[in-house]
Amino acid sequence: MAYETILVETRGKVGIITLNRPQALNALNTTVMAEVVAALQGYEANDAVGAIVITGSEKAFAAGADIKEMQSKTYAEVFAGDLFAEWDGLLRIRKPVIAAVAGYALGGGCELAMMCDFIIAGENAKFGQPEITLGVMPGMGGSQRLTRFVGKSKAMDMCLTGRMMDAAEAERSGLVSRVVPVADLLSEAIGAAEKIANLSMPAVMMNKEAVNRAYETTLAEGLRFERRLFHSMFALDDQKEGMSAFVEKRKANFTNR
Ligand SMILES: CC(C)(O)CC(=O)SCCNC(=O)CCNC(=O)[C@H](O)C(C)(C)COP(=O)(O)OP(=O)(O)OC[C@H]1O[C@@H](n2cnc3c(N)ncnc32)[C@H](O)[C@@H]1OP(=O)(O)O
Repeated sequence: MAYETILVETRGKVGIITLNRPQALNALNTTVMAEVVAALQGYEANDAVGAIVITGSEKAFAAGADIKEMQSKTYAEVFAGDLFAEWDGLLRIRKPVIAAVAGYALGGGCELAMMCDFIIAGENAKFGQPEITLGVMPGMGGSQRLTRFVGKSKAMDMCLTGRMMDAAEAERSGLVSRVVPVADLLSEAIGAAEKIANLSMPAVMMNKEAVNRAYETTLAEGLRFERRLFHSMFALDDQKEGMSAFVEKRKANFTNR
């Protein structure tokens, strides 16, 4: 499939989606949204791919939703068209998705990164929800996800002042899982994705589902869900293989069954 605003390549078992609108700092317009979701769905359906990386350029992961595209829209249009609902397609991807963020991840860019399963940041990354400076507020999940990641105080600070958080603060605050030199960002993210892609895919998906459930339910329900998923893993060949490989001091050969 030919894409206009993203580059898509597969390295081994890793799918890589690169946002590619350099002239607009990868601002997320309708085409980007449709293409990223379509590329993710393609990887989801491709048994040869076990994990996906979404990245941008050294200057910008994405500087937000496309302000020029949104500027003249009416309330009736954004409401009837359910503006940004298409991004929910990302949340239905069951394979792990890693955001590799260098440069600006602002507004929708920060929100897109937070929709991924985890974020690896380059040392120059800058995260922010500056929508308040445009007279609006986050609309792709920022007020909810950022608050869960960094807590109320920092989320309020960022949403109300529009200030940016650098990579070191983002790591301290729990927004990103690791910070690496910009030159190593993509290889670090691909390395993490490769590691995951070589594990048992059903076990990977169940781990992802269980961690995500922690954001949607009570502790008691989440613990019950985890226990039941854990029990169900004993129906997998991969559980037998993983544990046998440990006992026999050899590398596991998972078959995703
Ligand atoms: C999804 C929601 C609902 O949550 C809403 C949003 O995401 S709203 C958008 C939030 N993001 C922002 O407000 C950031 C806007 N951009 C900037 O503040 C600056 O561009 C910058 C600080 C990221 C970088 O500044 P600088 O290096 O000086 O580059 P610029 O000359 O400003 O930008 C280069 C080029 O890109 C265009 N651009 C940048 N961001 C966007 C955007 N979000 N939408 C559309 N276009 C964007 C900018 O206009 C420049 O293009 P030209 O005008 O020169 O053609």
